[in-house]
Amino acid sequence: MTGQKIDGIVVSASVKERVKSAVKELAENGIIPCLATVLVGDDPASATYVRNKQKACADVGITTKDHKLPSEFSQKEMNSLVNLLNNDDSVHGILVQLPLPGQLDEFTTTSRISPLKDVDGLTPHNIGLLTTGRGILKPCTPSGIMELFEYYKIPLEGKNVTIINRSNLVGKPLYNMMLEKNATVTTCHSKTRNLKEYCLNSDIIVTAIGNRQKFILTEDMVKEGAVVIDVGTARLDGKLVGDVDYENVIKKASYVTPVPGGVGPMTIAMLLKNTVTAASISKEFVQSS
Ligand SMILES: Nc1nc(=O)c2c([nH]1)NC[C@@H]1CN(c3ccc(C(=O)N[C@@H](CCC(=O)O)C(=O)O)cc3)C=[N+]21
Repeated sequence: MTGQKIDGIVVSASVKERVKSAVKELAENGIIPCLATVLVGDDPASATYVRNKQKACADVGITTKDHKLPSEFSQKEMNSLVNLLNNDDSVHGILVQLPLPGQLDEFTTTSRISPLKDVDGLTPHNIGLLTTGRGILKPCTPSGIMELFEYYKIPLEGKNVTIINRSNLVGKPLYNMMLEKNATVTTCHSKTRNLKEYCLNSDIIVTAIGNRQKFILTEDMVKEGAVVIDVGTARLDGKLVGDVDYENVIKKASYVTPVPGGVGPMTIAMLLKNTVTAASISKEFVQSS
């Protein structure tokens, strides 16, 4: 029996529909949700991601303010820009595209963002809320993964989950979200011994490496009937590929996300959702409603 594709395009479309109606409701209260995007430098991949995010905003009626900065933008200048956006009542969400060039520290930068405008869920405040099960603005990629589990009605309670990633943007927040759903979660990384054993013991595997030279999740690492979520993105001969040997793994798994068309579109959909949430908890909204 072959497994089922988890379709991130279908699920992200349904999230976007919900966001669209929420935007309409906000408009009735005089609020047009606005996302400020901050892009430093001229990496073409980052520029494309930001453009895709802006386009998705336009699709659902969220406005964007585009901030493109030169690659030598200083930390001091960045701090002033974040302050400015924090104090601008017409801006509801702030997205600083990562990675940042070397002279800019990611934590210094993201931790300055007002927790109420932190649509990536990266500030200490929002990380703290998430780890105590009270998260409101949560990182987009893990939220998107949780949305896929909900849509396909895949239960998490009591399941063994292996997450191959320990980043602040993906692995750590996903660990907390899945723990909240009563899964037994293991985080694996480059120093983990016997990764294959963890994978074979798992009902659910989430992989986010993005380097095919270093790692490919092959079917011999997957238990019969397991659910496999592929967050990896890499270019192979100009083509976008994930971490998973999809064609072979799907023969053994119950569900697999493809790349492209899996987690990627969900990440963008959840950014839209977070921006609407941020607009709903903004000072102007609280005052006008
Ligand atoms: N502050 C910040 N927040 C982020 O959420 C963030 C970031 N920085 N830096 C980079 C990563 C990467 N990321 C993706 C978003 C969408 C797709 C996506 O839509 N992918 C499409 C394909 C796109 C293509 O063809 O290139 C898909 O998988 O179907 C991928 C990757 C968000 N990130």
